[in-house]
Amino acid sequence: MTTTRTPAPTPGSPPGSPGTSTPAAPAAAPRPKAPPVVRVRDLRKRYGEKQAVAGIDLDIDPGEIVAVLGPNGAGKTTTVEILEGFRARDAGEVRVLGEDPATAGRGWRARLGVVAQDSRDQAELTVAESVRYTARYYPDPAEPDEVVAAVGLSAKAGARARSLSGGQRRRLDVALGIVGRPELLFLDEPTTGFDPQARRTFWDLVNRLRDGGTTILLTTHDLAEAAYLADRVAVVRDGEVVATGSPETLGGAQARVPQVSWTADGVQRSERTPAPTALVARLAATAAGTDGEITDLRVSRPTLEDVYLGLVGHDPSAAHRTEETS
Ligand SMILES: Nc1ncnc2c1ncn2[C@@H]1O[C@H](COP(=O)(O)OP(=O)(O)OP(=O)(O)O)[C@@H](O)[C@H]1O
Repeated sequence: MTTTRTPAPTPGSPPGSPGTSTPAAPAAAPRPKAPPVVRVRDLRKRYGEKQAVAGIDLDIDPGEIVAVLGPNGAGKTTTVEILEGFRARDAGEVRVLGEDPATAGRGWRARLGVVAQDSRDQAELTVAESVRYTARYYPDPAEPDEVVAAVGLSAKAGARARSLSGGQRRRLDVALGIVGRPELLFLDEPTTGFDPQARRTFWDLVNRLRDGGTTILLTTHDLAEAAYLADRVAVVRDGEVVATGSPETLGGAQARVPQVSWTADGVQRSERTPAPTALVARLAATAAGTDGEITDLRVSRPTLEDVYLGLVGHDPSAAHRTEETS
């Protein structure tokens, strides 16, 4: 990440020329916003007849975790590979760490970390050897043993990569992706095959990387992962970004209306309402004549998964059929 240093004032030399009155200090100018780490405008890529990427716009600010979500074939991998400099684009403007990936050199590449879907470890090397070997490609790598510990593989440091379980191999992939201390880290479905505990440990690691200033572009089909990690999500469908926002606000208020469900006269009912408390009070008043309980009462807000499914064309009413109260 680019850090801007402001020259320290020279001791004993206040502002203003000697012998002149010192002008009043100007009001502090607003700090200029740091340029985005990733800037994409109208990105396009076609494979034969297939328009895989059809005009994507995306900005990622320094220190952000942005999750790119979308169904299979939406164009996520193609987009990420263009940002990584591994694939040529047909059209559009792309800046990654201030450079065009199509022409950027080795120095630029050393500032990126890539955890791709396909494992790239050296099967015959041990975990520790593999991380040490990869570290040599970077000008300012992290301490390899610390990286092995950070991904929870210390106990396997002497094991050959080919002997690791699927989840352990994935952790090794992550170790190889971060050992160069990247400014921008691409994580492509990083926790596929992780058990729940390993997944949570990995999320903690990603949060620590973000706290250390690493900017992260995450692609995942795991909506819980996106909700937990991402500052912002971008939903891609048919090669275009159809929505961006925080996991809490994506889709806008309309997509976030709470749902009250209950059972009355043996029939399951539900209603979406922006005022669930009032509805529950109404139901409680009705139930007061019986035993006072509202059977199977549940108040829920749409999850990120519900909102996502609505955005990519799945009919949410199939899952949450709304009925009017009688
Ligand atoms: N090398 C290629 N040659 C031809 N078509 C391709 C190629 N790579 C991808 N495609 C097509 O482009 C479209 C976008 O693919 P892409 O891999 O970018 O999607 P994705 O969103 O990453 O999907 P997934 O979630 O399955 O990884 C798909 O229809 C895919 O079949």
